[in-house]
Amino acid sequence: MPILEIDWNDRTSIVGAVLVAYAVYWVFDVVYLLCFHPLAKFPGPRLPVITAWYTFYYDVVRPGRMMWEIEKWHRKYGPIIRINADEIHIKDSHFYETLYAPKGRKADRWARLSTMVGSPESVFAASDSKTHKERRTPLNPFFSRSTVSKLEPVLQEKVSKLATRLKEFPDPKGVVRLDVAFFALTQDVICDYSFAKDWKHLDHTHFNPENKDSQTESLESIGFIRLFPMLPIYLQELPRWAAALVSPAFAMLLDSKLAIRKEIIKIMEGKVEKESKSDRTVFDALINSDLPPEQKSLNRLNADGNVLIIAGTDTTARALSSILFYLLKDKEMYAKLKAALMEVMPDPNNVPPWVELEKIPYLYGCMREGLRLSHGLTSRQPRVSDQPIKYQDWEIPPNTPVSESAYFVLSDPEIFPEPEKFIPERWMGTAAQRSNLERYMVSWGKGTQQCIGMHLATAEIVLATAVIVRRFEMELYQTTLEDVQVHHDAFVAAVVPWSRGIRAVLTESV
Ligand code: HEM
Repeated sequence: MPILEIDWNDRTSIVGAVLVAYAVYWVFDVVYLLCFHPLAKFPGPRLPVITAWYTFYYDVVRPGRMMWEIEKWHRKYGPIIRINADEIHIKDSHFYETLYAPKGRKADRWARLSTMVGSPESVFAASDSKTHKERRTPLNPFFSRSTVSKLEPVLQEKVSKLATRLKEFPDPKGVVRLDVAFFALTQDVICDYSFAKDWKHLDHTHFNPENKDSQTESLESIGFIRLFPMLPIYLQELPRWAAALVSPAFAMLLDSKLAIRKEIIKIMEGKVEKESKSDRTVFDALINSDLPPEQKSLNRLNADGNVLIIAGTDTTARALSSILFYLLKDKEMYAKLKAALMEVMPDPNNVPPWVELEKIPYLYGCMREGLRLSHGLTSRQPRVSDQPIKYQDWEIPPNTPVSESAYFVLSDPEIFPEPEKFIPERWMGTAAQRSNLERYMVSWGKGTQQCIGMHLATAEIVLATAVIVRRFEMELYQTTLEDVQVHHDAFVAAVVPWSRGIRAVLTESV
């Protein structure tokens, strides 16, 4: 007698048969995932392996909290764990470099997640190493240390504008949102450098908080996007009114992508009215170079433009805001940095080049601690290798996405004792001690996909910190640790949702 007899004329019978077939498939799938899958032997919780709903809960329902679940699992299961059906996560600071900057094997981005940034033709979205190299090589010269030094006049002009604007800040109580002010600075800098265009966020009455908040808000959906990585690509095709229905922040982000496209078209058509002190911008040099035409298509350049503007803004602004927060929280530190700056900047309007400022040991320590504690990108960045990866006694099969979250390295108490504390002095030891710490300073990532903007970001951080601390006295205004500490992962580090920003009252200026 057949186990299941289907009456094809009876809808209930057909539905029943489909459900039974699905249940049988599910049971087989679970058995496969737990017992026969190439990752079956790896330790870790079993529920997230058999159902994506677990991840959905910690990525979407409790947005961005997955990183803390991963931390909890590591405490229970050890340094190497399977975090879902496909991915391995490692928590071992000494292995970070081997994973991300290996010798003799590939460490490609995982193609499934590379579309997450919504610009599939960008350098950030290039998964295989050949495509990545093709896209990255022409950009490299614009972000070297020496090129960033040539950009000094642009950086000095923007930082000086920030100081002037702070001095005349219109809020009657003198309360300024430093996070917004720094966001305006870093976005104006990268737009100038990219297109010789002044987007004038620094000229905005309150530094344009809507601009910052729209980017922050749109990144909050990243947990959902991690589960459906093609979504941003489809959503971008929506008309503006429909995008605004999805989310006003998302619509603003689309506006900014459109504005970037318009700038690139103007450069392509030779119709740029230069508003910059720099004589060479990223995009006019790329367009006028002898790159193959497919590298210079509007869509390709637009994709890199989007990534440069988004990647170059929030991370750097967050590092700056963190530095100011920790310095203002501890008045002695603020005074110590000011005293060091007085020596090299007796005239506050005569600002030395950033490479000179970076040599001030205490300022260097503040910059490193700000970068470390602001945590830049919190999203795990899986790498895929065509060969097995050896870790302790484990052999991870080829083509498995493996990640190590930079957050755990940057807060490893064995490397950075009392990791939650801002201690500039930890970067002021002997050359050997410093170089040991630098090895674990993974804020920029490691390997061929390491942050291209690290020298630019360093220059902005050093210059802006020096000018603000030298010229101003201020008090924190209703701002506490929860306004800076990482609360969840929104691709970039995100603070508590009820934060009202990093606010300060300006009390004195020179
Ligand atoms: C404090 C500031 C910054 C931090 C912490 C930071 C962090 C990072 C990290 C960790 C990566 C590597 C991601 C991976 O491993 O897959 C990265 C890549 C990247 N960053 Fe940054 N970044 C910062 C500033 C900037 C700036 C100012 C720019 C602007 C030029 C920029 C542009 C990029 C680009 C284009 C990539 C992709 C590089 C590639 O795929 O080859 N970043 N960033």
